[in-house]
Amino acid sequence: METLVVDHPLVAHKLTVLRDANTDSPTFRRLADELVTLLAYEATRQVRVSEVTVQTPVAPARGVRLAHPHPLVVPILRAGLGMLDGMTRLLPTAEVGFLGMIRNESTLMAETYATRLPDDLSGRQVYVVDPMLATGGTLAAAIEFLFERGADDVTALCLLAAPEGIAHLDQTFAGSGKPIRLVTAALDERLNEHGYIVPGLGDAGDRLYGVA
Ligand SMILES: O=P(O)(O)OC[C@H]1O[C@H](OP(=O)(O)OP(=O)(O)O)[C@H](O)[C@@H]1O
Ligand SMILES: O=c1cc[nH]c(=O)[nH]1
Ligand SMILES: [Mg+2]
Repeated sequence: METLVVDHPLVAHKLTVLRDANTDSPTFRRLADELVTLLAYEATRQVRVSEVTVQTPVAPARGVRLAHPHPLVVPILRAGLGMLDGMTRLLPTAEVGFLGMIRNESTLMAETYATRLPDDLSGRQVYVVDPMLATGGTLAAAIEFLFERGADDVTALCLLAAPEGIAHLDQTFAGSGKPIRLVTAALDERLNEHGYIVPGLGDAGDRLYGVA
């Protein structure tokens, strides 16, 4: 898997405030939104475009527009919803599909409780958004779902990633022959005994939306 850790002082600054346990939910939501916009700028470098010519007030100008079919953005509920607006601000014509997944905190296995995706994803570029890549179980299950529907090009945007999660995705999709990219604001040290990212930022869903 191609992994890009976005190295930029503004990303590092916003992430530091996001990590701080004293940061309240409204500030956390705003920072997650701002961060995803910065990550999306990098994550969409390979978005497909087609050439067009427009008429300026002066002369014809050659340029590009997003190619059809337009990209699909898939937030993984619940925490991924905190990254959706930032993505669609950059990709306003993207379609949006939804995956509802929750990690069982005893087994650390991902369970799927909702799916709302187009039936046929062949030829689509898909951007999956979820703030946390911990064991990788959730993202691996999400990508398998997208591949089953025909997706052949998947980019995941995560605010934080753990080495264990990246290794899990590498193992799971080693022979798939399909491109998978990960764009993240930081690669943290490790997981703790509860499967939480260290130093991490705690439970992203709870910090965005409260304890459910
Ligand atoms: O890599 P993993 O070990 O699978 O863990 C990561 C998952 O855990 C969090 O979601 P959570 O299950 O807490 O659901 P929530 O978004 O509803 O809070 C996070 O947003 C990821 O989806
Ligand atoms: O550190 C972690 C791990 C999984 N899910 C979270 O929200 N945080
Ligand atoms: Mg959670």
